[in-house]
Amino acid sequence: MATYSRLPGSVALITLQNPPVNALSAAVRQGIVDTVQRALKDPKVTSVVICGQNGKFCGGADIREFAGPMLGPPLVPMIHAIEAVDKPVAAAIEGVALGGGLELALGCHYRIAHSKALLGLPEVTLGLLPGAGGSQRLPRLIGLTAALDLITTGRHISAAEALKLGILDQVTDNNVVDQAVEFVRRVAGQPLDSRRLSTLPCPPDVDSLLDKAMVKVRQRSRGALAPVACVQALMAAASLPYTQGMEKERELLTTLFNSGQARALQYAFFSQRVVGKWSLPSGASWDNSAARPISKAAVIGLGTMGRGIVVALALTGISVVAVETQEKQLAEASQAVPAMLQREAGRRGLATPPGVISFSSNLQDVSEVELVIEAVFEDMSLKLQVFRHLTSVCRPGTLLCSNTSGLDIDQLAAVTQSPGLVVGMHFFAPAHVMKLLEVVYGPRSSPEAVATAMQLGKRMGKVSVAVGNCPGFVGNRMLKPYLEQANFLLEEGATPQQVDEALEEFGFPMGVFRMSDLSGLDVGWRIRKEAGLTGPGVESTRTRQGRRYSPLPDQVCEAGRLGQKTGRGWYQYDGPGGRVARSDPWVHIFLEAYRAEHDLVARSIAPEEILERCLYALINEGFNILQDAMAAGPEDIDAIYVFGYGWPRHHGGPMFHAGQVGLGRILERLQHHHHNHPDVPHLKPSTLLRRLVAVGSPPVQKWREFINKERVHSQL
Ligand SMILES: CCCCCCC[C@H](O)CC(=O)SCCNC(=O)CCNC(=O)[C@H](O)C(C)(C)COP(=O)([O-])OP(=O)([O-])OC[C@H]1O[C@@H](n2cnc3c(N)ncnc32)[C@H](O)[C@@H]1OP(=O)([O-])[O-]
Ligand SMILES: NC(=O)c1ccc[n+]([C@@H]2O[C@H](COP(=O)([O-])OP(=O)(O)OC[C@H]3O[C@@H](n4cnc5c(N)ncnc54)[C@H](O)[C@@H]3O)[C@@H](O)[C@H]2O)c1
Repeated sequence: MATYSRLPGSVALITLQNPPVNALSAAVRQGIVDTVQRALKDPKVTSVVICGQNGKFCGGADIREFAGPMLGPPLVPMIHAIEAVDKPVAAAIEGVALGGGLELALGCHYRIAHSKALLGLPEVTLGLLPGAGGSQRLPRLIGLTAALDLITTGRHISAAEALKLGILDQVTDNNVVDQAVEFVRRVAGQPLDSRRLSTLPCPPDVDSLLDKAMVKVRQRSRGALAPVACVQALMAAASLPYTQGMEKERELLTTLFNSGQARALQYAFFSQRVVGKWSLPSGASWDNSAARPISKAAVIGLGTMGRGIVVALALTGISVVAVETQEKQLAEASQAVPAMLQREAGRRGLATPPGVISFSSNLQDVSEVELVIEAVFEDMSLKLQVFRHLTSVCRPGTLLCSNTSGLDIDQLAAVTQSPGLVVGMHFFAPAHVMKLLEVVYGPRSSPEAVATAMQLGKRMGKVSVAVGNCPGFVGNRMLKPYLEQANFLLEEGATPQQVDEALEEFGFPMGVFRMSDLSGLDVGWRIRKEAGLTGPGVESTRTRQGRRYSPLPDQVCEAGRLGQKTGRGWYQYDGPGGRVARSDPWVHIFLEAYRAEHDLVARSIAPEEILERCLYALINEGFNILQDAMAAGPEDIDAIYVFGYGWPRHHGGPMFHAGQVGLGRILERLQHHHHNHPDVPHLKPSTLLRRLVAVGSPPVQKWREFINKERVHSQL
């Protein structure tokens, strides 16, 4: 709703009230319509200020309402009515003015903001465009170039930047409502025509800026519809009168609304928030477990991961003891880490990085910290040695965390004095940039340890997801069948390019082989060697532990091709460290020789089969993970894949995608592929998937409840 009050003198104050972000629900829109009418009719009122309750102007349209029929007064005529008022109307912006919130402010004649406010049109991130006149009013106010940037990226900008761009009329450090009231009193009686943005001309697109932008956006968006529609809306603003521009805006918005992509992106928005409300099978959860404050931490091992973790902690204001035993690595890290920190702090607009880092080669130096993150090589015996050492050096009560990619957290906990204080904190490379953090709880991890790691992740700006302790946890466990299928497809006749192109066409920033070359092929090779999978073995080369196995990636590594770092892998590069992947005749000859050696007849494989085999195998493992209670719900898996594995956000995440494709279809295709490849257990449909199909394929939002019920009745 919205409340109305008349301040002493002649200013009407309209306050939006819909906690927590004053989203423009039907009740708020009705409240605005009614109160604006009241201000218009009140002869004693000469000007109006619109503000939001509890220090937040408005977070935009109420996204929850998008799922059902739109009720209440529509936004567009409501904003037009405000713009048409013949008394000055100012938006007093505190906290946020996002999406429809900023569009409401653009309909006001003046905009005054607090210096800490954030403004933006983030609709594109929800699969939409600013559909309440934002795509038509903003370019009229700040020009096409700046509007294009804000609308196609959806980025939030500071009040200072908004003032510079001309979106705001005034920025204040004081009470913004008081300032706005003073402002409108001052301008009362002045002509308003030039303040009505819809009546101003839009600058024409003289340099074909928008055509160029369209080409770029199409390349960058990898199948996402909204960025393209945003540019089309701006093209309409630049070339059509306002009314026709608005018609185009509505037409484009309707198309987007009806697309699966908007539903996927809105689901992704809510899943990001759902995972923050974590719960463990033990009943411990975000609202009944207290986190400890952390101000001093240590990182052990300053390789690729350790360096990024130190930077991420220091950016949060935590003092970090950074320990590395190799002299050369320590010397390199003590040069590289401060430079990384400075760069990242600059990128985030911080003059000086808040945290203090001290470097050491001595594990004894971590004795005073409250939390340790171990990031030494992925080697269980080494990690056990480090954990034994840590438990004897650290104060009782210190949280001991491991950045392992998939080793058993419980085994590490077992060698410490307080197993309850051991959790996994699985970062993703580069650790100071990537948004995902898997917080791995073992059977003995205490709720306090989980809560502390989850909160620390949040402080570092990560999307933290609590996951159970199983080999590979959630993300890497699902990656295994995906990679496996990609290798099998090569054996059967596909090329790395064909597999990568199919996945990139789907929306991944990089296909599986380009990604493997980037990460380094030796990472997986080392893990497979440790698991005893490589080499001659007792079974045939293409069978391990009774299942189909592809030695192709091992043989590529044996040929000294470790990916970008050696300039050769599944592709060739200009040299070691090269970035541009080019098809390599060596790989094609190698694949032909391999197929000949194993009597495999290459067949032509359609992109649809590539997608089904890779994605459905990954999705099937997701169902197994839910069945094993290693993830609390599908949202957790989807957030992991969107934020850590480049799953295209406009497909929501693997589990959401399964729902969109249709669970019956996924089941039928898995059965088909498993029938053709009975020696590939990952293609065998999971019991949970079968159960969901049997009960009529409920929507993804209902799975959590279904799984819990099935568990109670021991069906899973
Ligand atoms: C025919 C139709 C015509 C339509 C016309 C189109 C209009 C327009 O162009 C479209 C839009 O405005 S699209 C909208 C464009 N706007 C945006 O994209 C802004 C989206 N919001 C944000 O980016 C962040 O929430 C803030 C930065 C506002 C606050 O961040 P923070 O302080 O870290 O807090 P937090 O944890 O993030 O959120 C707290 C709680 O609020 C909830 N909630 C939040 N916004 C909501 C909304 N709009 N709605 C509903 N709920 C919303 C959130 O789910 C959470 O709920 P929970 O139950 O407690 O979990
Ligand atoms: N590289 C990735 O993409 C990635 C992603 C997520 C998790 N991880 C995990 O993070 C951990 C580290 O991986 P990385 O890629 O940073 O490895 P890395 O080889 O780059 O670095 C490991 C560092 O640990 C140091 N080290 C070894 N023993 C030590 C000890 N006893 N005390 C202090 N330092 C010691 C090494 O000298 C080396 O500098 C592994 O468990 C790995 O599985 C890696």
